[in-house]
Amino acid sequence: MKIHHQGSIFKPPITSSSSPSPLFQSQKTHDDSPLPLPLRVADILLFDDKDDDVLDELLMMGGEGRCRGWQRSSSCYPPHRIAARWISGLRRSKVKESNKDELGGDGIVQVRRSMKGLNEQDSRNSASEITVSEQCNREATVNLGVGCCLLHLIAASKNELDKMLEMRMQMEKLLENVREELRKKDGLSKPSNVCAYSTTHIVDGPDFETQLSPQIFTSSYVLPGSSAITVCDHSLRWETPMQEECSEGMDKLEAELEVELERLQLHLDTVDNSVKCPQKKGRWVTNEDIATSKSQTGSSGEVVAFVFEDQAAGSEEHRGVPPRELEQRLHELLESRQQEHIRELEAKLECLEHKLREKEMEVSWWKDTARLISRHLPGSSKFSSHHLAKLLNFQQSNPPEQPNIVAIKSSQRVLFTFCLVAEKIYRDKTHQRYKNNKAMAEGGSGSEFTLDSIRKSLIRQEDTIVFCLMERARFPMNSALYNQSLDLVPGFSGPLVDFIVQETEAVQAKVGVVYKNNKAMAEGGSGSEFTLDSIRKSLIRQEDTIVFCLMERARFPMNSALYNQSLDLVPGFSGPLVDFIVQETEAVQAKAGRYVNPEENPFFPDNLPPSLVPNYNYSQVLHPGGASININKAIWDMYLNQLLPLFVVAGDDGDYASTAASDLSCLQALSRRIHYGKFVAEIKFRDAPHDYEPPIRAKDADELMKLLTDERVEKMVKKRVEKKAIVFGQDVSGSNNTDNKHYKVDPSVVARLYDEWVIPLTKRVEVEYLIRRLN
Ligand SMILES: C=C(O[C@@H]1C=C(C(=O)O)C=C[C@H]1O)C(=O)O
Repeated sequence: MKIHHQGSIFKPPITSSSSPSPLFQSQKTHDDSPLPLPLRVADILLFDDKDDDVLDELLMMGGEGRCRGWQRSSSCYPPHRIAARWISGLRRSKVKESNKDELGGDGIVQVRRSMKGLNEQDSRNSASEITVSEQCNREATVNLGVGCCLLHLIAASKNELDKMLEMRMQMEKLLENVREELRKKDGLSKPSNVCAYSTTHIVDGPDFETQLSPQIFTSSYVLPGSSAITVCDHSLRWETPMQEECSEGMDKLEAELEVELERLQLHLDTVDNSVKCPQKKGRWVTNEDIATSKSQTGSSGEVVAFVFEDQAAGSEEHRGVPPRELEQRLHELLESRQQEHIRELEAKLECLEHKLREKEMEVSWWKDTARLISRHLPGSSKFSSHHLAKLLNFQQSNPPEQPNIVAIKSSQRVLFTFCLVAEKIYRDKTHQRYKNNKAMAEGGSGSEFTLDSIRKSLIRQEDTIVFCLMERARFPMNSALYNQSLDLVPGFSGPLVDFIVQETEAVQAKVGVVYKNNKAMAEGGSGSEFTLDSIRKSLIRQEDTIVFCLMERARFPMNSALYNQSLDLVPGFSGPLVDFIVQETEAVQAKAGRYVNPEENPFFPDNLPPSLVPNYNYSQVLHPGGASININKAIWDMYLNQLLPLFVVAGDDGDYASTAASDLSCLQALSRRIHYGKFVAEIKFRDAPHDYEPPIRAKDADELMKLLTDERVEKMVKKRVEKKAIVFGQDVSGSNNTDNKHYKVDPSVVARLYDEWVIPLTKRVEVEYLIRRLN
């Protein structure tokens, strides 16, 4: 058996105690004290004689450094020391024997010397009895094997003992730390900053296993200055000499930590186990972390604790989180979640509001449609209600939908219902206003069929009759108009007046009303006295017509549908109803020769039928170049869009034909007056052609405007028409009471009409006429 010197594994023994062997350098305990490796059989076998002292030293140190229970004495050597001595002796004897074989020396002496290594005292007494033989050598070899086995067992036991010693040292250190912690807690009354599910270290054979076991361990601690988590095990109390003190402290600390853990667990359950506090730095400790910190294996990475770390970087001190701070953190967490929830709800609300606005617009559209239908179709009020009810039923017949959609639909229904009510209120109010308006115009309620109301209506008709007579008085008898034998209209047998009345009534019949306005068809300028003064007299007379026409129109409410572009109320006619009435009336009047009169200008000159009556010999005073000037479009726009809203009440009474006829009277009166500017301009030009010719040639409209303007006359005109509105418009009663300040048309509106539109438009006609005067 050859023993090799395994220098590559075991370095030569140390020569100085201050210089530890590499073996000692390889391992250190936590307190930096060298922790030698367990003594191995190979180490012992490798020792030479000369290493005896070193071996002794090694064994001594091992005993002192790791096994305090072992005392060195001559009578009580440790087993491994005896084995080492014995093996060393055997080895020396073998070497001597081999030397003797080679050199021829005495083998007895060699054996004796070898036995000296085992027991020097006994070897001297028995030396003479021992016989050297081959058999003895074999026995020694067997003994050597047995000894090796024995040494191996000893070495294994030694390792186990070393481990136990190491554990004991760690536990002592742990208990020391726990005591320190308890002292700190007593002083500061702060809970631990480690909230942990407990881990269990179960001693199972030579190795420790780390497992989750809340039943046994309920507390974990982070050692100061270390990230490792060490577990305090009640089952190890027997190892500490201060077990009672430790038990009390542990119980107290454990109770406190349990309370804190329960509180934290409660909050965590309330919030969410998966939510981590974003504001505070912390980390979830897994048993992998624990295993890593303890240099142990077999971890599963399961989360066992959440450790709040101090905000201060590098802070090594881990103290308990104050309850207030813990509550604050949880409060912040809850608050952030609530704010997030509020934001979600706000977004949903905004979406709903947007949808609601859309539905409101839809409802508004339906409301307008229903209102128009209710006004313009027979039985309309029933229709609107029925139609909307049908709509509501349609809404209700929809299949069940999601709650938010149902809410929108129900709000729609509420809005529809509201629209129905609003529509009714609106109609009632309009009707009441119309009745009031009629009462104001007629001096009575009008709608009541009583003697009083009929008398009031008769009083109103007095105005019309008086005005009509005044209008008729402008013309001479004109007997031919009534002559039975003069068939003035080809194809029509009868007086001309019959033809005109029939045709006009036919137009009115088309729109369902009787033509009531007996206004003279045409004024028919006499032309006999064509002077500026006579022209101005005509203008003054026309003021009466205009004021009276406005008062007639004021009897009706606005009747907006009459002017609605999109309501094609007459089958086969595209456009507002007022257009139809005016066009048809002008056509009849054209047949009667109205527009042969140079004073008259149609609003719809296109496609007018020719005059069917013999041409009246109107004096042709106008210059042909300016005779065809027609600004009725501007007059139409001014009347409908600006003037009308100033003196009629809002509302709709459905009497569109009468209203349209009244409008036509106003429009024709205004058009006549304004286009009278042609005559005014002609006479002014004739009176002072030298003044007008230069600006006319220069087409200097501004200069012409200056020349023709007479501000004094304009002022008188405005003052006069206001007075006429006061006189004509007031209610005339039998008494002398003049307190009644109700006018059929606001006098200021009439003055404004002249100031803003009639006079300026008249002068515009004058300028345009003059511009063309020299053509
Ligand atoms: C019509 C005339 O011409 C101009 C227009 C007026 C009018 O429209 O009332 C009044 C005076 C003049 O500025 C006129 O002189 O009479």
